[in-house]
Amino acid sequence: MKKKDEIILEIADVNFPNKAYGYYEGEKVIVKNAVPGQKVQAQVFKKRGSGVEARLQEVIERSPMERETGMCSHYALCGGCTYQTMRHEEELRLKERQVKRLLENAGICVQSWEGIVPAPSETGYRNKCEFSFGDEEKDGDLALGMRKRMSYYEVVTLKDCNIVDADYLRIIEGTLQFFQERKVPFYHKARHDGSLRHLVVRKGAATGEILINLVTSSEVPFSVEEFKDMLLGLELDGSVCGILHSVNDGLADVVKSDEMRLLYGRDFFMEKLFDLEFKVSVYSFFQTNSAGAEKLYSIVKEFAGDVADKTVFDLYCGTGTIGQIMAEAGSKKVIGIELIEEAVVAANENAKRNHLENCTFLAGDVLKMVDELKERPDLIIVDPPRDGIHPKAIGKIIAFGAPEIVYVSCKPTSLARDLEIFQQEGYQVERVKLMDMFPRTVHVETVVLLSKGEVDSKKIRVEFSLEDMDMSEFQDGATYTQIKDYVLEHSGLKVSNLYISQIKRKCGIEVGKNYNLPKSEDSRQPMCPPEKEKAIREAFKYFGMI
Ligand SMILES: C[S@@+](CC[C@H](N)C(=O)[O-])C[C@H]1O[C@@H](n2cnc3c(N)ncnc32)[C@H](O)[C@@H]1O
Repeated sequence: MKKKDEIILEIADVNFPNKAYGYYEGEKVIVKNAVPGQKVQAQVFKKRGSGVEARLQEVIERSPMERETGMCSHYALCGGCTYQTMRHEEELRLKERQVKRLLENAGICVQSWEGIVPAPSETGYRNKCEFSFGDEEKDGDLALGMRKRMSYYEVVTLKDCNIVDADYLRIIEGTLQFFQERKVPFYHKARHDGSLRHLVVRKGAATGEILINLVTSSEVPFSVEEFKDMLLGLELDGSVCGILHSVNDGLADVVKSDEMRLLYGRDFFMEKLFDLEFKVSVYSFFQTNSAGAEKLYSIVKEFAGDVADKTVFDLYCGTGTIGQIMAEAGSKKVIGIELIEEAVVAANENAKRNHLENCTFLAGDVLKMVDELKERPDLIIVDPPRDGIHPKAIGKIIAFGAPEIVYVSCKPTSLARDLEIFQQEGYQVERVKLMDMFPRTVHVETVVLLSKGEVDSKKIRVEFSLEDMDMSEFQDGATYTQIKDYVLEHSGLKVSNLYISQIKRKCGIEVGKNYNLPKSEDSRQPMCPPEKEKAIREAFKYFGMI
């Protein structure tokens, strides 16, 4: 097999998140966006020591795992829902298998696997969508929706997306017509010109309140007042509670704002979960499937057990949802920490609104803020962002010695990496339950209950030479697995322990005296290539090792 070869193969399975694979002439080939059981034609585009990757060209035979009906009309093009064609029960089985495999491969010893909870609804479940402006096709009409698969500029205008409700589609239609009539260009990422970047729509599932945020560059060749009036004139099931215009001239393709103007109403919407009310401000995190969030938080409640009279830390708390649910369940005290200041302001307001006086939410980085906490927690709940918990923060969390920790994760790969450390440091992985928060996409939430098991030293006898080990793993910085994951995620490169130890030595980081050195003087070792060295150094920087 060589680059550009067109091959036909059967897909065996999918590793998280979207690494479908099969075998061709005995070699493993990764074909993104394929479904197990499909026979596909694919073109090889990457062939390295680490494996072969091929681009899906055509599905020759459908899979028994696929559904006959219920797909949206965009599924072949849209980069949004990778598992769009899969029957729901198969999707659930697949997600469970993926997480199980990841944890097993990381050596995580799970006492009780408790399956996967389906989302209350497979469709129309999103309460937030970030739509992109772009080209329908190269130099084609202005489009507004999701990016096409494997494409940087081309966007599929959503007409019948089935994970949002009809109001989102009406807002897309009205917005697109408004800008097409005025011939307003989208912001071109490579040329750094043009205006329209994103349209963010959030809608409270329980309240029907809609918050709309238009993100443009500072080039604004249209009247924002007219835009606002157009939105207010749309016939919607919900009601628009706020319209914002944000300006972002940054190079990164992310929704953020250098400057934000309120065009109408307010800069937040209200949502209800159980019988609690939440104010969600424009840039605050809130679970994007409200009905699913209730299911997710029910698992957290179940794993937390009886919290009466317990002090609970809610780390990475967003607008304070989990902490307030714990407070309502009778916790003596709840302390939440969250990086985004406006989310913390909302969390404290939410607690007041819900008459919960024993909650305090603090703004700052968990890594630093935990040093300030004087209380001893009986229970710690962590719900970190996709990259997981910073390794140094894990050390500090463990140092509290809480008998139980509930870990809520939106990315199984970072979860597996972090659990390795909790397990090494004496926590047992008691219970694992999955929640299918985002049907039809590759994503899945995992809730884990960790408990502080007592390690009986008499039962453990390990023989090893300290000189053959890299003990720095157990001191500061990150483990080899964490560095490998980081490098793979941020540069797409696979690096070996050997390369990492070589760069550690170059950077003057302690490595076991003989660790990964050649066993004799005349034996040769491969040397880390410059691009991998650069990527490894970046990981060292991220983990604060250099
Ligand atoms: C997955 S969300 C969970 C939020 C909340 N628990 C919920 O269920 O709505 C992760 C949150 O962590 C916050 N965050 C990210 N990095 C952080 C850090 N280093 N310290 C504190 N919070 C952080 C994000 O802003 C986000 O609100």
